[in-house]
Parts: sequence; structure tokens; C-alpha cells
Amino acid sequence: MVLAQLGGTITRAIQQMSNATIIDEKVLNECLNEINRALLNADVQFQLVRNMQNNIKRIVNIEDLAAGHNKRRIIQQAIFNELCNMLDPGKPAFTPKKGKTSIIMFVGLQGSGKTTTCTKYAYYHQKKGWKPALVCADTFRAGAFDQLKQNATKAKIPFYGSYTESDPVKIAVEGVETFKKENCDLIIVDTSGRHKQEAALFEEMRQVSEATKPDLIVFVMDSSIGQAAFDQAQAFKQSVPVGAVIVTKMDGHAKGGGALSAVAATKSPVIFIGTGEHMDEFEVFDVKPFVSRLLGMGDWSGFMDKIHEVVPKDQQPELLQKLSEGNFTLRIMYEQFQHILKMGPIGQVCFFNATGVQQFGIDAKGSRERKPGKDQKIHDHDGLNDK
Ligand SMILES: Nc1nc2c(ncn2[C@@H]2O[C@H](COP(=O)(O)OP(=O)(O)OP(=O)(O)O)[C@@H](O)[C@H]2O)c(=O)[nH]1
Repeated sequence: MVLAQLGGTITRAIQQMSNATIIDEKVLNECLNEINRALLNADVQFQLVRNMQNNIKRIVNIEDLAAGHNKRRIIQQAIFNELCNMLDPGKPAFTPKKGKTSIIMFVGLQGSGKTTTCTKYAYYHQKKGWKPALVCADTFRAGAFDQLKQNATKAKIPFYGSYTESDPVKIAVEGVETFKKENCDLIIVDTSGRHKQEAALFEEMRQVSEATKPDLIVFVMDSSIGQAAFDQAQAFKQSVPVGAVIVTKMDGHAKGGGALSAVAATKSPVIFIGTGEHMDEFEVFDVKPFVSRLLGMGDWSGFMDKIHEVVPKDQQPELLQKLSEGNFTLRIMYEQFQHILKMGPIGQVCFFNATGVQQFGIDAKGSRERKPGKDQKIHDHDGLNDK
């Protein structure tokens, strides 16, 4: 995980600055140069890095700081705030409400992980009591519908798509209408992968968006995209009103800095990160805890969230009751031990998910060839029938 290396380098630069006997302009510049190098190495866009350096210098005016000021803390705080600002466009993404129909459209480059992420997003909400549904409007990649169907079936999420219809707008509209009638509160529309040179495909994406009127358009971005992230993300934003970003493959060897560039290009926040191929390898993204973890400052809120996730909710009051009565038996200890094991290696709990709870696997892409002779539309209510 190269982002962890980035965090390590920034932390070391701050540490070196802290070790200096006197903190003057030269020491500050050395620290900032080191941080800049680390960010550029992690593929963060040059302009963003330069803005960050200028902002910190403007906030931390060494000459003007009186002798009594704790310069180290002020600089540390300024670096922390600037990293947060880079990832925070200042306005939150649209938040769907349980029980009220919301349409969420997923867009992105080929292979960025849209189909996988659509299912993860649906599964995440389904676990929280929502009624999600998936619509496959990807008519470009043969096998996309089979992949979505397979994932949806495993997660028992209703899905809609077609083997023969080649118009994604038609499928998207039909799917959305069908699931609206079924009172689904989260209708997720998966679209084909495309890149900014493909004008026709961009036009098609715009039409799907216009026809389905999504409440939120999510730009799915592979964390390994690197410096190309800014331009690609900007091209998507110029065609459709992207309102949020999901960064995938954060478990790989990607430098991850492209995420910062995508936020800047789309002026939209990162809402989730994908941390593996499996359905539950998906985490809510919060800027401050993320930057805290990046700088090795720990993230206790994330840790507590994880505990709440692995200890079943219905057992929590009973457990608290027993503990408050001083009733701590070997069985309770064994059960809690089992829950803690589900959290995976402790070092990764607060960084990038390694829960080890892999109830459903998501398969790799299906065949690139369409299977002939299948002409029926598929609309499976419980997702269990493999038509
Ligand atoms: N390691 C890892 N792999 C992922 C993650 N998300 C998706 N993948 C894998 O990335 C590959 C591409 O994912 P898809 O969901 O098919 O991507 P797509 O954007 O729908 O692809 P197109 O429809 O061709 O544009 C698959 O092998 C996924 O299993 C992730 O967070 N981590």
C-alpha cells in the first residue's frame, strides 16, 4: 500500500522538523519540500501540491510567530488541515434517505471497478435495512450483465438488464421505472466504462443521465490511475454532474494520490473506498480519520465503528448488561474473541480493511462474448433465479 508509504514519509518529514533546535524558514522549507516530493511521487497533481505548499506558508508565517508560540504544533496542524482541505471539496455529497426512492448512477473509466462497486454499494445499504436494486445499463462490454447478475444473485439483490437490447438509455429507464414501482429505495444504475477520447460514449452517458435523472452520479476511480486522474475526472464532470467519488483497489500497490486529484477535478467528495474484490471490502470514507491514519495519528472513531460492525447489534445490550453486573464468563470471553478475530489484523483495522469476513465473493469479469440465443429481458425479484 503506497499510501501508507506516503503517510510514513510525511510523518518523518514532520518528525525531522520537530527535532530541529530552532524552527526557522529554512527548516520549514525543508519539511515542506520533503512533503511535496512524497505527494508528487504518490501521483498527486502538481498544481494541487503547489497550492498546498503556498497555503501552508501563508498560514504559518514563521517571522510573525511570537517566541512563545508552539511553532511545531502550528505547522503540524496546518499540514493536517491542508491535507484535509485537499480531500474535502467543502460540500457534502447527496445522501440518500432510507424509504425514499433515490437513483444513483455509476460512471467511470473501463475496468475502474464500477460493476463490482455497484454491488458493494447495494450490499452495504442492504445490510443496513435498505431495499436496493441494480440496473445494468452497460451494453458495451459483453459479460457485464452476467457479472452484475451473478453478483446481485449472490447478495440477493433484485436486478434488471437485457442480453439483446443495445440501447442503454432504454434499459436504464425501464429498470428505474420497474424498481420505482416496487418501492425500492436505492436504484443503482451501472453504466459502460469509457474514457475522454470516446465522444460517442460520453454522449451516451449524458443521455442515460438525462433520461433517468439520478439524484447522485458517482465517479468510480481506480486508485492506480495516477497522474491521468485529474483530466479524466474533469472530463466526466464536464459531461454529467458528478456528485461523489469512490476510489477502488486501495488494497493494491497503487500510489493512490490520484484520489486527491479526482476530488479537486470533480469538486466532489470521496464517499467510499474499495479495499478488495469481495463484496464487503468496502469502507465509508471520512476525510479527517483518513488523514489522521495517513499521518500515523490513529483513528479511534474508525476502530469503534469496526467493533460495532463485528459485534452483532442485537447482542450489544445483552453484553453490556452482563458486563455491568460483573458477569464475565469464559463463554462471553470466547464469543468476544471470535468477534475480534473477524476484524482482521489489528494494524489494518484502522487503515485499510482486512476484515476477513468474506461471506460473498465477487467473481472476475464474465466472458467478453455474448451468449447467443438469449433474447429475454431479465427481471428477477429476489435475485435467486438464474434465468
Ligand atoms: N483488488 C481489488 N479489485 C477490485 C476492486 N474493485 C474492483 N476490483 C476488480 O477490478 C476488476 C474490474 O472491475 P469491474 O467491476 O468489472 O470494472 P468495471 O468498471 O465495471 O469494468 P467495465 O465495465 O469494463 O468498464 C475486477 O476484476 C474486480 O474484481 C477493489 O477494490 N480491489
